Amino acid sequence: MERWTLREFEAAARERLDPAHYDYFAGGAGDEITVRANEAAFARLGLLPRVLRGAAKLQTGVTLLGSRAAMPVLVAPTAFHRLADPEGERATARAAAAAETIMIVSMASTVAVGDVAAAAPGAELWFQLYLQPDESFTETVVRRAEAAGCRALVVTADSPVHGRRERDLRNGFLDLPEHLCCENMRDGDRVRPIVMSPELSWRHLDRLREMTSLPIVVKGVAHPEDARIALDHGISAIMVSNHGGRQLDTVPAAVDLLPDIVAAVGGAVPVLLDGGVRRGTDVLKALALGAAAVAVGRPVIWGLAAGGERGVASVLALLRAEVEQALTLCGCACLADLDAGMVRRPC
Ligand SMILES: Cc1cc2nc3c(=O)[nH]c(=O)nc-3n(C[C@H](O)[C@H](O)[C@H](O)COP(=O)(O)O)c2cc1C
Ligand SMILES: O=C(O)C(=O)c1ccccc1
Repeated sequence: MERWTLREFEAAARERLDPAHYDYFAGGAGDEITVRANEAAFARLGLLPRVLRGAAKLQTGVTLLGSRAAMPVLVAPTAFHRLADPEGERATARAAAAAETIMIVSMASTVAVGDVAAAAPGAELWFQLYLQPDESFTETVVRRAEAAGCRALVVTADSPVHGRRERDLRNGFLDLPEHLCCENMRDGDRVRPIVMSPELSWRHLDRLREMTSLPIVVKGVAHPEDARIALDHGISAIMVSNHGGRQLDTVPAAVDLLPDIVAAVGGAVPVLLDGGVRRGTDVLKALALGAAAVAVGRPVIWGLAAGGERGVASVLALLRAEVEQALTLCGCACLADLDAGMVRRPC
């Protein structure tokens, strides 16, 4: 069956997934106010197209920290892909490679990052990291990501503890089934838990900076002051994110956080965004407001659950086609033609 929108992929995924797993992927923290706000905020923004600008051949590629992507839509790091498809992150990475975009592999992947890379030759991979209080184990994982050929490290900073996911509590979904584990966390005979620690600080990030020459992206920045502090610590990009509404509930929508962070960063490093991107027009709004690119989390999971590698490829192709059409309708030939004057709030 042909699917025309991301919403249809979600419906197909919901039919196929174990209901507790669907809830894990779809849900968020508390009352899920932020989950809903992320999508609703995009819907509230209007786009003002420009006309008769003689836009020539369309160009949608971006280069981020030396990695090339054919479109400004990346695969956000999400955990546990093997709950959605037996090939798991291997399938996602192959689809990302076919779409010529960057996949950010989660530290909580159910296929080891080295095996993800081996399964998808030509894929541009970045690696998402939760800094561990045991810094020597953080280093072990960083070396695994480097050995796999990952080109950047994305440090998730919005998780000093796990968010309170009430759907998971209700469903009793607390851990992966027996046959799956977080493969990157293997340590000899055991698999370590991913530790979330409120004691982590910028000092830990400084030590990561000394540990590796890979560019570091800080993910989960909401406050403009934190964006400024991040610049002082030599980071290479900032990712505006509220973790898809899965950590602190009632954080404003990601796209509503964006303008103040773009202003605080002042062009010093690229600003990325995730949360609620479901349409090509959402991508354009974020870019017009100053994002260098966006990432999608749940839509990739829905593609994977609905149709494995082909499902993810379809989701990414759909987004790309929507970006191209919306860009043309806006009178733009390239992403740089977008500017904040083309976004009106609220519509
Ligand atoms: C099921 C699921 C698992 C996630 N796992 C991770 C993770 O392991 N690491 C991380 O930094 N973010 C994780 N995230 C957050 C995503 O990277 C991203 O911020 C969020 O999904 C973006 O919102 P969207 O789903 O509306 O696109 C996860 C999100 C979901 C939905
Ligand atoms: O579910 C999540 O959002 C997430 O970030 C996570 C973190 C650690 C382990 C599993 C999932």
